[in-house]
Amino acid sequence: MEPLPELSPAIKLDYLAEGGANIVYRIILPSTEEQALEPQPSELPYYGSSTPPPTEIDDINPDIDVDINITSGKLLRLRKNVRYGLPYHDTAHDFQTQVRPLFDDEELVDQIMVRVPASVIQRCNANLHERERLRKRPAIRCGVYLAEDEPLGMLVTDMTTTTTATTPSTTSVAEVGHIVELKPKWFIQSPSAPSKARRCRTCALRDMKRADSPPFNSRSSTIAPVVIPPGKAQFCPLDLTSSDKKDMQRTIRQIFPSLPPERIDTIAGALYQHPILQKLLSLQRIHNDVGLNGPPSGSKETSLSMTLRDCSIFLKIPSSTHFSNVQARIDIRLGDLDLKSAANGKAEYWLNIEKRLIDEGWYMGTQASQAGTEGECALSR
Ligand SMILES: O=P(O)(O)O[C@@H]1[C@@H](OP(=O)(O)O)[C@H](OP(=O)(O)O)[C@H](O)[C@H](OP(=O)(O)O)[C@H]1OP(=O)(O)O
Ligand SMILES: Nc1ncnc2c1ncn2[C@@H]1O[C@H](COP(=O)(O)OP(=O)(O)OP(=O)(O)O)[C@@H](O)[C@H]1O
Repeated sequence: MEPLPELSPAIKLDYLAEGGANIVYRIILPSTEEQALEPQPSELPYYGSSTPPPTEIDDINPDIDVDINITSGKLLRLRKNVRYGLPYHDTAHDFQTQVRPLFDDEELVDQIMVRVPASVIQRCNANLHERERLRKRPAIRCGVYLAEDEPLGMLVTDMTTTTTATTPSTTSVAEVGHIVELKPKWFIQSPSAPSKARRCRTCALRDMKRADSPPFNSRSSTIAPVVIPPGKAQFCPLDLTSSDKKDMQRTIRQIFPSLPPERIDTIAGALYQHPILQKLLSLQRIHNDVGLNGPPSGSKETSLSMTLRDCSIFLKIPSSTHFSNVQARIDIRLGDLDLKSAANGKAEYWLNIEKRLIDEGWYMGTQASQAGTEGECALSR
């Protein structure tokens, strides 16, 4: 096996966004530095609460000697120190052996492993503390930092608005447009849900989590309209694979309520019956060892099934001023397909969720708080 490329300790990074388990950074090459410091014309509100605007990491030597052929058009994804996290070495192995074979190259956000000097991680962590002090980190992500014992990082296809085409001598902005990201979640009902369920797995769990969380549980017996936390849009995944285009349009409007109608149409038109959604649907059908019907808890098959139900779909939309047929040029890829680990209590957590959804009536929509969400799920219409 070839040795992995190593990033320079002097690499300059720019915090872009984070999820529960990873943080994603822009890589600033000397010639792109000026441009990268400017907020890009992305649809930032669409990222939700976990994606504040880019901010520079200070105090880094700009003497960059990273291989720009490797980092060009890529973001750097680094692992957080979280309970369910696996070392990237295992994540990369699982991805290559179990996830990648399921997809074609153009369907996926690519992943390349690189070595990351410990000093880079330490600097990023210092910057995260500083961001917290300045309230520039999403509140729900505070207190968790990068794993300092993780020697690897992941270069992932940059799906953000501006792709920089970089050659050793020149840098140019190749394309400016918009990025849209959404989590499609469960396209099919859980195999252990009651047969007459009025909520799919995603809608049932959303109702349950909402009632569990403080702002909602105090009024769980009312049918008052519910306030949706940013980034947790209320939509039914079954509508994303519906044969009725109107379902797709309504769903995209629900996910991105502040978008102008023409952009809703563009996104809905691009996604409607898109082969990637159909592929994900059929993969979820094949890998359906979930709910109470899964194999023994902790099996790799359940991990794959759950991974296919928690990935993200990215749409990179070119600017309409540059291209006449925008829809045809939208790049749609799946990301965040790291194989989940069922270890450290996760398998039990999944089982427990399913038991609660069944036993407490969330699938049937019989909880008092669910009166307010009737009609949201395709199964309740
Ligand atoms: O439990 P779910 O279905 O709500 O999904 C969790 C996600 O919540 P969301 O659907 O985005 O509200 C959750 O997303 P957030 O961190 O809440 O943005 C994670 O993706 C979590 O997976 P992991 O523990 O990081 O491996 C996800 O957990 P699992 O897919 O492992 O159950
Ligand atoms: N390839 C990409 N191009 C553009 N933005 C990206 C890319 N990958 C991730 N991001 C941004 O970074 C955020 C966090 O990344 P990622 O999904 O890898 O985190 P995570 O911790 O694995 O998420 P989760 O909470 O779902 O487990 C994403 O929500 C997205 O906004």
